[in-house]
Amino acid sequence: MARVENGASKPYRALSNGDFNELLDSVEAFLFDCDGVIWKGDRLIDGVPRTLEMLRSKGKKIVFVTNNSMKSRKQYASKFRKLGLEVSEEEIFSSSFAAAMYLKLNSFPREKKVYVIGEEGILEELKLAGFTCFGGPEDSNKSIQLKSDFMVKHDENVGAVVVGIDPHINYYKLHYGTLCIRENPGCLFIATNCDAVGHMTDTQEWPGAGCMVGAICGSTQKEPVVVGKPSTFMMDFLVERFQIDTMKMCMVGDRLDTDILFGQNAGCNTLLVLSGVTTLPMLEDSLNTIHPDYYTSKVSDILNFLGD
Ligand SMILES: O=C(CO)[C@H](O)[C@H](O)COP(=O)(O)O
Repeated sequence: MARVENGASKPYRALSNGDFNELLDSVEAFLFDCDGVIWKGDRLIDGVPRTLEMLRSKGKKIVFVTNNSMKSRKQYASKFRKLGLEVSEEEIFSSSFAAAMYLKLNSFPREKKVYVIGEEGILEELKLAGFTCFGGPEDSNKSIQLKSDFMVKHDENVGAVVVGIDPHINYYKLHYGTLCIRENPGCLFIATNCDAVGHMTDTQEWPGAGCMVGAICGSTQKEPVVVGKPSTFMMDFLVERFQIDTMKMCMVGDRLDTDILFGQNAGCNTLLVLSGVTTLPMLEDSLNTIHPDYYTSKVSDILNFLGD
């Protein structure tokens, strides 16, 4: 397919045999997004195991970078195993892990607590990092009553509210998080990510963490610190862990404003796959300014370039 020029922004093109072989020569690590790239919910996308195997056989480092905060790194490793892929915790960088690392790097006081709007993955990472946290699934059945003798008392020791995707979001959680941010002096507001939608199952796209984060922005009139893609916060861990120059990395993702931007912000090569939330018309839309270096329909397309 011909090279496409789009306004003043970067040119991009459909990945060709030559492009892929150039990438193979210059890239030491392939960074894969998960939802919409590796899997959709609990279903692997066609050809993923063979593709990863091929890249490993060529000596490439494989890393997974996901904005989905529902699981911890340990829980993701077990999901990979269940799907027949041998992946270690060290190869997984999730936004749940990033939230815990953000607090750790910023010396969040151990005597303070963290309130979580999100799933178990965030709580597990926070506990692993030594923080006291609560909320999440345990607040999923709580409700409020809008009447004069009812009020929710919040813990004044909460020094951070972490918001991630929460399929069991409710008014109680929104109220509690809002109280902490508005009334506890200096309370941090951390978002695992702000994705609009995602392939959390193979049936359809679902509202992403951006929906929960947006609700708290609305009630607090504050903007969060975002630790997931496109912020390069996780990249610093990756670089330190693997000691690979970002120019020798290729970020493979299905979302322009998270995956591709993350790769570009860090100086990586970027490959957009159309197996997730971005369609070709969306990529080619004249209003879209985020362009990957290359695009292809799904990760296993690269097997064709090896005559596999
Ligand atoms: O909002 C989301 C979950 O919080 C996402 O849209 C999504 O699931 C992110 O996952 P990935 O980075 O693996 O595509």
